[in-house]
Amino acid sequence: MRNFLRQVRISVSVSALLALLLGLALTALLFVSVRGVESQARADQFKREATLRINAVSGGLSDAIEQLMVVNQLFNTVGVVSREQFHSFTAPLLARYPELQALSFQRVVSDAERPAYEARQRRRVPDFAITEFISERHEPAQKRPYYNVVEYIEPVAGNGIALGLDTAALTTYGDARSRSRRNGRVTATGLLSLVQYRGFHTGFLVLAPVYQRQAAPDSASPGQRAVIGETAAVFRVDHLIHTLLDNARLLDQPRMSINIYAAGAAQAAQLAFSNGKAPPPASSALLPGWLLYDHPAPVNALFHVAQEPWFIEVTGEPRSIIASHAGSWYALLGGVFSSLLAAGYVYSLVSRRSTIERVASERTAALQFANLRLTEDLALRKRTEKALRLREKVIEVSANAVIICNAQAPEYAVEYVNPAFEKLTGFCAAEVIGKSLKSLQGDGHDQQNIDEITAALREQREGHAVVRSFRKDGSGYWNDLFIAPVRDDAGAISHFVVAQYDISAVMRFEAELEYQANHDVLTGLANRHLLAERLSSAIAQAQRAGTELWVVFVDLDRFKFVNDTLGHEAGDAMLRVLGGRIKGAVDDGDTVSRMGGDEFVLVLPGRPGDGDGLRVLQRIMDAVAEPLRIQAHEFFVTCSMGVAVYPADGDNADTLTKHADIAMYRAKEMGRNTYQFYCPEMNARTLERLQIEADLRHALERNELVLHYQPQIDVGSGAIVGMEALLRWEHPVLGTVSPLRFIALAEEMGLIIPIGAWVIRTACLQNMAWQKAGMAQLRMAVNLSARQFTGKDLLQSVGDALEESGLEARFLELELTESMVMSDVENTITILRMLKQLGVHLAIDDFGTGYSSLSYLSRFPLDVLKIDQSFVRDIAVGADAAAIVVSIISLAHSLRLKVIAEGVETAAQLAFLREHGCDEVQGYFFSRPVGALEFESLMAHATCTMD
Ligand SMILES: Nc1nc2c(ncn2[C@@H]2O[C@H](COP(=O)(O)O[C@H]3[C@@H](O)[C@H](n4cnc5c(=O)[nH]c(N)nc54)O[C@@H]3COP(=O)(O)O)[C@@H](O)[C@H]2O)c(=O)[nH]1
Repeated sequence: MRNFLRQVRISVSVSALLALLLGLALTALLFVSVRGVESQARADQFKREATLRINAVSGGLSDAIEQLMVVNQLFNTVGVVSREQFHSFTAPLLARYPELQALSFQRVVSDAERPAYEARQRRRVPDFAITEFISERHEPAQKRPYYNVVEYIEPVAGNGIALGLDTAALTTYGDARSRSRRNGRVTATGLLSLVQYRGFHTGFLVLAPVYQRQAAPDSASPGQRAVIGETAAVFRVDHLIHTLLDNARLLDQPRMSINIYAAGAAQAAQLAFSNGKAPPPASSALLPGWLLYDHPAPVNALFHVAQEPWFIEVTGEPRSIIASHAGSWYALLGGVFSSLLAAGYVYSLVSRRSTIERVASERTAALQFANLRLTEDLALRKRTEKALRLREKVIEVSANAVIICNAQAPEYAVEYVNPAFEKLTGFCAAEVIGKSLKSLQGDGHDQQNIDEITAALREQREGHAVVRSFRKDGSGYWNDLFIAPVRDDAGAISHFVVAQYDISAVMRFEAELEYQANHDVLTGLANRHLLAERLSSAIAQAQRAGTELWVVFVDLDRFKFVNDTLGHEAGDAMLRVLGGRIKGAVDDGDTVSRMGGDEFVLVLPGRPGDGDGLRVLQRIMDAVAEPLRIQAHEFFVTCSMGVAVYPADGDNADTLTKHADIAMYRAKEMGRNTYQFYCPEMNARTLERLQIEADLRHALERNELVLHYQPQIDVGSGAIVGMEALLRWEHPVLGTVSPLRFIALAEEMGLIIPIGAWVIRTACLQNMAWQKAGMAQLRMAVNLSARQFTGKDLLQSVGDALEESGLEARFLELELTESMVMSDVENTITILRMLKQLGVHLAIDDFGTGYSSLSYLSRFPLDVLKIDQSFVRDIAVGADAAAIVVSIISLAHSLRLKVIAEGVETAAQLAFLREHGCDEVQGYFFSRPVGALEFESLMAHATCTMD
């Protein structure tokens, strides 16, 4: 609106301005036109006035010269004119033309006639003589052939000085005399200084020849006729012209200047008359002259005075246009005033129009606005309708069931159900519309949460509940039910909208999550979390009841073997089966949980005495010991159990579990497949284990690790051909600690990598030292642990050890277990090949205890198979073991592998092995593993008896 008003104001101002400019332009045009007319009128007037003056001057001069002609006519008619006659004739003429200075007769006198002539004239004029002016003085004329003597001159007063003057001597006559005589006409001289006024006044003479009468036939040309003299009229030129103009009253014009030249052009030297001031410069510093002054063009004219050209210039004085152009000024002022009036009128007119337009446009805008509002209202209504339709459609296509029922209690009759409801429940709309809302929930089912919905309906408010609902076919689903009142336009609750969400899947998922959070995924038994809950609850209950509570820690024996040999899948299968068996062995109300690995913790609450509890333990052992078939292999697994009793062995879950664990270890130490009840002494052993853990970290840096060496003997020659390096820990408190007690621990703690590297390096250095010392060149076997074998540093540490020691690689043999090489065959092949490229020997240790695929075995780049000492031990007592040993020897040889039997303790064992082609033997029968010095001594006295 503000813009609009501003535009209106601008258009009004522009219109008024245009009107003003147009008016001013017309005014200027009018002003210029009027001024042009005025200027022209003034120019015309000036021209007229100038012409008047020119005519007055030229006419006056002609009249004056006419007088000379009259006098001349006298002489030419009368012939001899006496002085008196001349006087009387010229007197009236001079009276009538006072502007005539003088009229004279000049006679031609020859020098011969001079004396007579002068004498004759003295008779009438006593001092008469022919004279001339010499140096401003009147002197007798010098002798010349002819003289032109002023004989008569009238009026004498003022002019008498000229009587007798020889005008022939005057140069000022110029050639006027000769021209006059030649053409016989009145001829004027140029301007000359009049002697009468001693040169103070300028004048001119007009000469007319006087001819000898009798000798002058009229037919003769003037030049041929005899001249006796001239009549002359003397004019004081300024006086003459002034008189002419004054008489005509033409000198009262002060703004006009008149310059008359006795020549054909404006020559300053011939200025005969001048009147009036010269015009001022018609310009100003700021404005051009034409704008300020009216400057009439000078009027010039050329006229003849007695045959001589005269020039007259009449110049008008520039007049200020303010003075000279009243009309144009009136026109200008009037025009400006009119323009202003017109502009004002236009302004008011346009303003009015603008106001009208503004009002009109405001009203139009208001109308448009109203129209817009109307359009918007319509659009809004359309949008609302569209939105309603959209919502209807949304409800129609909604994946969630929607019911609309009226708010009339107690029926709350259903008025609408959407297709999702039909799909969810199996009821079609026609089956439920008009029915009570309650009927949709069915009867006879557990509806404890429905009370919230019933209350919401009763109290006419929103409600929400998760209820169990039932389909038409009777199947149930979890229903997340929302109910909300719907108000009509008057604000009264007319309906309820019920939204149903089938959250069965969510409920299942939640149940699943809860299950997973509390159960072991592999076995389905309770996990640590649920165990903690159950145990705490059982302790609290036992505390309240004052009863005992058993916590049993179960660990499977030889599970690691199965897991390592058959792989994790087989291990998992075993755990699942055994977990189920344990679960089946306990009573309802007992808790069986899996802690991870092959460890299970049981909570047996309310056991009144040893009897019942011990029976449960036995049932568990029996169940676990049942033969187990996995991947076509039959296993016989046992378990070791530790029992902690509440409240005697602890009053909280952690203590009881820990003590049960300690007791389980004790059972293991007792030879496995048994159970042990916790007793406080067991803590000491556990503490020792913890101590070992702590000290092991520093064993290497404290140089507490040493290698013992056990010789390997060639069965054929009885010579020591190799040795096995076996690790020992010289513990400062515990003494020599067996690797059986700390290797597994070192694996768990990750210390096996640096410890293993140390073993390889030390073994290589020792072997090389011995070789350098001159001992026989022997093969040094070194045990690798599983973690060491798969570790990325193995090749490096082997290579470094060989390089550092300088030992040839063929004198180093690396022992791997079956389980190590079989767990990941392809990776094993890669590692073995790289080791083989170094040149070392590779042996499979403890062969026969695990599961080896022959096809894989043939792919491994091996050198040696070591028969496990358990088979060697039983050679003499069990046919199976002997058969196994024979098979292994045969197998190894078929694979072109050397066979070493370890754990040989008796001659019988040696004999058996020799009989069946075993290549090398190792065992207490020959030597226990011994320190380096002892081994040197052993070598020095080596005389092995093979019998
Ligand atoms: N990863 C590593 N493992 C090692 C290392 N040093 C040893 N070990 C392994 O520890 C296990 C126990 O070894 P150890 O207590 O040294 O027992 C060895 C021999 O002393 C023992 N042996 C030898 N001869 C006899 C015998 O006639 N009777 C009998 N009862 N025992 C005997 O056998 C063990 C040798 O076993 P093996 O390696 O299978 O040849 C053991 O598994 C070692 O491997 C090490 O540095 N790293």
